[in-house]
Amino acid sequence: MAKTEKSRKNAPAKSAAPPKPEAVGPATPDVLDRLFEVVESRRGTDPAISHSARLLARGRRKIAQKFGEEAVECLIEAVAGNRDELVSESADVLYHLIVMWVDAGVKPAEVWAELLRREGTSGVAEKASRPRDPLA
Ligand SMILES: N=c1c2ncn([C@@H]3O[C@H](COP(=O)(O)OP(=O)(O)OP(=O)(O)O)[C@@H](O)[C@H]3O)c2ncn1[C@@H]1O[C@H](COP(=O)(O)O)[C@@H](O)[C@H]1O
Repeated sequence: MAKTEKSRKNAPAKSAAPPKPEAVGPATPDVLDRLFEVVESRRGTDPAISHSARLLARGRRKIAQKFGEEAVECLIEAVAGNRDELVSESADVLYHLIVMWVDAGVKPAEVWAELLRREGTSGVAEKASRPRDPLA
């Protein structure tokens, strides 16, 4: 969401009936699991009252486009040194990544398992361990 637009925390409440209050827990990685559950629960619901439903209904290409847009907005804020905006855009990127997971049928636990598998292995060592491409 570009800096010129209101950040989500200032976004006006949706005009339709307020969504049911989601469980609010501690701001830990669990927040991503909870967010996934909420976004997944929005699939097929009324796009007029759920942004996730609207995005999922618009399909994979649009979901990917929005993820890309948010990622670019994130890097723009990082390069500009706008720390607060980077925090906000990072949340947008994570939200749109989770919408992409829901669309693709990826579960958060699969991503957490991959990150755990990588723990303790330096990126330098990982890259050096790849089989050499004889044609490279
Ligand atoms: N974390 C978010 C979140 N981050 C960003 N956004 C929305 O993403 C939209 C980004 O605005 P853009 O104009 O870039 O996107 P757009 O409207 O698709 O733009 P166009 O291309 O259509 O012009 C805004 O409406 C933001 O409010 C989010 N919407 C929802 N969530 C979470 O998802 C939950 C479910 O939301 P609903 O599906 O709306 O009930 C919420 O409780 C939140 O926890």
